[in-house]
Amino acid sequence: MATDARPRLALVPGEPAGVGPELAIAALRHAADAELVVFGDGATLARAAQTLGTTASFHPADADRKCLGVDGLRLVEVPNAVASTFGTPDPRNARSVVLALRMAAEACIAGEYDGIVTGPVHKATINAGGIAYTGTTELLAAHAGREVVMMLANDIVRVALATTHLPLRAVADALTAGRLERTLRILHAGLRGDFGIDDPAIAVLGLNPHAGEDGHLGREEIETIAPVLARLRADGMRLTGPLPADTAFLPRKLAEVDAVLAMYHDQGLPVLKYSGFEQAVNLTLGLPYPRVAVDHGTALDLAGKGTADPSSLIAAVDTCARIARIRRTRLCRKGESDA
Ligand SMILES: NC(=O)C1=CN([C@@H]2O[C@H](COP(=O)(O)OP(=O)(O)OC[C@H]3O[C@@H](n4cnc5c(N)ncnc54)[C@H](O)[C@@H]3O)[C@@H](O)[C@H]2O)C=CC1
Ligand SMILES: NCC(=O)COP(=O)(O)O
Repeated sequence: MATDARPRLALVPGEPAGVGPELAIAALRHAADAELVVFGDGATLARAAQTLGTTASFHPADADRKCLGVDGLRLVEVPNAVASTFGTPDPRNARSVVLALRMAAEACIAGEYDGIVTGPVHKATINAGGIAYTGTTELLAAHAGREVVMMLANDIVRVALATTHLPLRAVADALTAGRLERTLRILHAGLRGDFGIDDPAIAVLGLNPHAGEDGHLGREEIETIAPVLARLRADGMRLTGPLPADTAFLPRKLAEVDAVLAMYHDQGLPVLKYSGFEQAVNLTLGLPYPRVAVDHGTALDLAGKGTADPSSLIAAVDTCARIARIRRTRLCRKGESDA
């Protein structure tokens, strides 16, 4: 990307029967500081546009950009197997949903795009379609061969997760010292690199009630979490914890930190979503390119009605564009200092 060019982002709407396609149309109409190219099924997007009382005519992504008018939406066609019905996901379309994500990831790694913005997918439908899938975070991590961290953020709080889409029964076993240390290092680097926080303060939650109550309510805090924090503090990281999760999100405590690391999905995300559902976004830290998603799901109850709120997808576009610019500036500076 040239230093003055707008970031070029791949926008993947997600499950065709959900609200993703209509939110993608709304995001394309938003004046973003980015060039957006949709990876998805053109017919679905055209029907989604109708639900918003508008039309969408797409140009192939490799068309001469100078020919595009303001309505010249750009598309990498990833056709669905069957026409989708809003509100009713069809497992036969699982392959194209996942293919669109993979193609966008491939294009980023090839340097053709500066980042990926994703709408919601329906995890159960992808699995019903015969594709083992726990989340796009995990899919992109495996594709890039990187360990990553999921972090959701709004103006009030940033919440990262030490484990993501795991049954609760498996969480304690997954919380090894190695995993926790790598998670904190990726989170720390992401806050520094993508958010410009030079010396981030991170609050780390315990796993058990009252952070284990000195070992009387569980020993993970004593045996795993505290030793990792001690090691990383010795490396200079500003970490508090392990903290009792029930009070760690009090506003005066949040004011002292840049992010909270929760041990599992539903320890951290309900607080984040309660504090501001509409503008929150979901980031994947640790990938070679920025990936930002909506914080919400497919909202099948609203799909095709044109009433779903596009704020999270618009915030995701803006966040991804901002991070793409930060990364580009860093690369340019590095190039200059290496020269
Ligand atoms: N980024 C992603 O791909 C995510 C995908 N999901 C998937 O979505 C599916 C459905 O998940 P649910 O738990 O039902 O959560 P959901 O977020 O789809 O719906 C929960 C509630 O929030 C409302 N809602 C969601 N998005 C909205 C929007 N943009 N505007 C207004 N209201 C909105 C819905 O109408 C519903 O009442 C699941 O398969 C889940 O795995 C869930 C979270 C994130
Ligand atoms: N709750 C967040 C979520 O499910 C989104 O995960 P992912 O599909 O972005 O990995």
